[in-house]
Amino acid sequence: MPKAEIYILAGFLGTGKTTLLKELLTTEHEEGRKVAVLMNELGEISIDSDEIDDTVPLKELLGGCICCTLQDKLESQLQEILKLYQPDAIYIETTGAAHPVEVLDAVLSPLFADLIEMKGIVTTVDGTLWKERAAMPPQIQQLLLEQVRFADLIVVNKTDMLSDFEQGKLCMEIQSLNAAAPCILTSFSRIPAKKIRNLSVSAKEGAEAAHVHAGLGLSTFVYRFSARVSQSGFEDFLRGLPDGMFRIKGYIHFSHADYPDLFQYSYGTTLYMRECMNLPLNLVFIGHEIDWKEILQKLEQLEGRLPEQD
Ligand SMILES: Nc1nc2c(ncn2[C@@H]2O[C@H](COP(=O)(O)OP(=O)(O)OP(=O)(O)O)[C@@H](O)[C@H]2O)c(=O)[nH]1
Repeated sequence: MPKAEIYILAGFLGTGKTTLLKELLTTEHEEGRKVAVLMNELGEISIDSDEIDDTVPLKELLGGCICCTLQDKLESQLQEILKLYQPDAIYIETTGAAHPVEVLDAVLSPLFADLIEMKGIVTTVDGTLWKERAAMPPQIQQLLLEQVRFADLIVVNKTDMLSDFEQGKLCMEIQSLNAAAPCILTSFSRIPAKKIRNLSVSAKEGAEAAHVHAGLGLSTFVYRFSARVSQSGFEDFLRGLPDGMFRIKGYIHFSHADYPDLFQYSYGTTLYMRECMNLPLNLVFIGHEIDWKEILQKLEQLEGRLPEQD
């Protein structure tokens, strides 16, 4: 079964995410692809959902942010979308307050990580707001920077309200923060569809692709264990992790245990919780500038598929 492509639409409040989503859905319809939308809103009522065509399967996550309070709900809704509609693509519109790393983390559930292909984070930037950002509280300024820094594609929007000089300056500032992501200057979120289709943050074909992309911002990798492994060997593996590894989560079956453990790793802290049934042994990784080929090799060694290196 082909994997469902996942696109995350990030960007601060009012920057043009819904406008972009509508543009993208129009193109998807013209191309006859099956798509679904997951809309996250901080408030209890979604205004943006009303703007989406009734024919598009849409799930709402209201009253919080998927990167903090609504993680479990997100998981069940994504699973339902995958099961009911088997879409070619799922667009997730985040709240303006969402942090890109946390959103990736929330979306990549080890339960269905092998059914989806994470295509990337598209961040919309409001050119007029960006110009004035120094007047905003420091936490908001930081969030705006991180949304740009970890994007795979940056849509600098509302250029109709900026002079040519301001557009040039803005573009240079954005590129100095994230030189790897293409930056498109536009108004009303109009972007060529192929720009978004070409995205890829997932490691494909045994981590080769991600290896090539190392250095292009955040990337993700899913490893599926086919055997039990030694816990001490796994802990050795953790001790050798590179600095840019932000997050690992998933199920791992240790040689001494009856059932797998749910394993969580977050910025160096680890947690194990024994499960009481068998679960897919997927381990999901999220990192920055990681050589996934090396990680793959180490995990294969751990499983005893390859001889240990001295
Ligand atoms: N002038 C101008 N207005 C724009 C442009 N793009 C979007 N808008 C308007 O800006 C407002 C916010 O756009 P949305 O697409 O709803 O932004 P959003 O990021 O989804 O907003 P939230 O869901 O509140 O975070 C709407 O009134 C849009 O019509 C643009 O390029 N130029």
